[in-house]
Amino acid sequence: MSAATSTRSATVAAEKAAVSAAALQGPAQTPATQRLRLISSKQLESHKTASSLWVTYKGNVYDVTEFAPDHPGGDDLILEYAGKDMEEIMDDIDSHSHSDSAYEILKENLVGRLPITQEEHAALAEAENGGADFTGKDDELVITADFQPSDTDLTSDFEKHAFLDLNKPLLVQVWNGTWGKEFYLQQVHSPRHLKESARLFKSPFLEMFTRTPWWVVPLVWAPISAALFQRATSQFAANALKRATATAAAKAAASSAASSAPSSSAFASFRQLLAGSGSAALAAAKQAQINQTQPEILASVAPAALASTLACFATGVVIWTILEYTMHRFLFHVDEMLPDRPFFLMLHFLLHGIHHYLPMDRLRLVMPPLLFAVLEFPFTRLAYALFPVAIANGIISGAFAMYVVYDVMHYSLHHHRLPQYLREMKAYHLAHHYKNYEEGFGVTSKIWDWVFGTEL
Ligand code: HEM
Repeated sequence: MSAATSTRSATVAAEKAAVSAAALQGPAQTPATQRLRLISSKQLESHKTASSLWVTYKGNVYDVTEFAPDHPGGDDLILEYAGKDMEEIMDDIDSHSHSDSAYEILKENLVGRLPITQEEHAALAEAENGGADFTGKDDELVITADFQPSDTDLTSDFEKHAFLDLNKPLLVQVWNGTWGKEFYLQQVHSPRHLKESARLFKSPFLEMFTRTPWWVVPLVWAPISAALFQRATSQFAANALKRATATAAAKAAASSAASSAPSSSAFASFRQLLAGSGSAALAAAKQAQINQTQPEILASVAPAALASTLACFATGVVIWTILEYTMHRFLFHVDEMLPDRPFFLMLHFLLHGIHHYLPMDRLRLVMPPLLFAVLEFPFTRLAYALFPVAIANGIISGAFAMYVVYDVMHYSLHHHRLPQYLREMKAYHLAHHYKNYEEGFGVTSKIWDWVFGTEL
């Protein structure tokens, strides 16, 4: 190859590299509009091994863990740059003139960007130290029942944290978010406060389903609980009535048998033959005796049925308190086991994340009926599978009634001035939001936090 040809091909290669590299945007000059997860140098440091390998290029951070073993030049070349900037070597045509597909691979593995402005550096440092804005975890914070958070400045919040723009529908932003789980959890547990309810969807129709005023909960679930209570009571009464009627019938049969005591079976057959309708008369006599005792039976089964239903109802109330704790701790705060995928982050956000992100949003404080219907379904099925229907109905009635108490109380803890016990629970619950979201899961009481060692 002549010198001229090699110079020309080197120039062409250099231009190609420049074009390919240009396809990869470095950090934008307006960081707030480029919604990329901010990554600190400390975070970068923790991804420098073959099992978690991050590199940077033009200020962006790429996770090349999966690609490295397939690198045509060998994984050792990439490992050398673990946690470091590769701009020089990637674009160095003397080392290797990387094709467009090399830059494409980088693009597919983008995880975030390094901070540029002083504010971004400061925000990251604050986040790492659990600083002032990040009140979701702040041991120093003193929470009283009069705690009143101040409103968030929407524009500067977005500029500073590059998380969600509260001026725009939130759900699509969570879905498109390029930040990872760690950053999402940190941000979502840092409460923001708006005057109005935040918007989840652009479509007013969809938006309607995401807003639930507190009174919807008693309106929907209290009648269902009452109907189940009534049904359990009548089922208990019907069962008791059946048993008592059977006993009365047995007694009636025994007494009529004694009065007509046949001396021999041949004699009985002869009497019945003479009477013609002997068996019908016997049945009528039996029924008359049962009817005579019916009001007595009813009077005795009604209080017993009520007592049985009340016992099941009380069991349901206790079961709800356990469910309240376990669902809050292990489902709503499934944080550690949550897969680091947009779909799961979005589910987390819908289920409970939004409540921690905007804890005072009045229309996102109680569960929409549809959500509760989905959550309760497996538990009520289980109750019907395990217990006779009357017992199951009584238990479910108690659990639903306590759920209504829980959700209305939850709303009040956030928004009302309350009497003594509730004031204490208010400070306790707000501490779960603003002090340590990994403890204090009980809302109606601290009992299960105390039992399982998560008391705040
Ligand atoms: C994570 C960043 C990297 C990516 C995504 C990447 C990607 C690729 C790809 C796709 C190829 C195949 C040929 C091509 O398409 O250009 C390649 C080849 C090569 N790369 Fe990289 N590369 C990276 C980092 C590096 C580094 C840091 C070096 C260090 C010098 C390097 C050196 C080479 C060499 C020498 C070849 C040619 C191998 C051969 O054909 O025998 N690469 N790279």
